[in-house]
Amino acid sequence: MKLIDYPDREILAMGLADALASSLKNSLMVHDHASFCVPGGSSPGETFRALSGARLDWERVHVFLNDERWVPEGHARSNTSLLKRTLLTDRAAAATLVPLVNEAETPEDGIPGLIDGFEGELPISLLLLGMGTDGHTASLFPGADRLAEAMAPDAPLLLPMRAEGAGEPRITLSRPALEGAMETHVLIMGEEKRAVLEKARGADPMELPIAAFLNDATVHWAA
Ligand SMILES: O=C1O[C@H](COP(=O)(O)O)[C@@H](O)[C@H](O)[C@H]1O
Repeated sequence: MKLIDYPDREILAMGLADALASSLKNSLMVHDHASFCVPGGSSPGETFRALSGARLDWERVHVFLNDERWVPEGHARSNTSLLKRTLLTDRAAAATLVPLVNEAETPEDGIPGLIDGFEGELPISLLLLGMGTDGHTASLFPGADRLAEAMAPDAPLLLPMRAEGAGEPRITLSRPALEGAMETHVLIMGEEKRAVLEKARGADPMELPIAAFLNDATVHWAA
């Protein structure tokens, strides 16, 4: 794991956006398109805004979320809405969004209608993960109902997930789908998450799921 400490959150957002833009450009030099898998939640907004103005061939970038809360688009907790507001604007409006939610009642009912959209998207070219203070990443929550299934080497690409700390039902990419990414970055902010990160190094991913992704990752942190 490589850890980059930034003096503040604004500089982190700019530095991480630069790193992501360079990685996408490199990927587009050798591939027809780049699959860019991103987190939702409260942390990535500023980075997304900084990245949305990057000069790169966004028409060849396919963007999808690590996970989604099963709420309608426009809901205050919708990761898709966050993405549309903050990343898929400016130059990045030309990117293609691969949906991770639809109008089905539950994630179980919705997955069959979403899975085809992911054809040709693996391996992920560039993965950005977030992390909660409980060590969850994507919607791989400690204690979640289908965590063992999602962490297994033969896990399907997409799974429904329910957990006490998750609020609403979720849909998430599985560990093998995320772990196969060509390049992985993790965005965390605040002292509490820094302490969780230290605890997660070498920890059991069933206890702290972020641990599964740290070995080859670059972690970007600011207080
Ligand atoms: O619920 C979620 O949480 C994590 C972490 O979010 P944050 O608000 O603590 O930054 C996020 O990575 C994930 O995509 C999201 O659905």
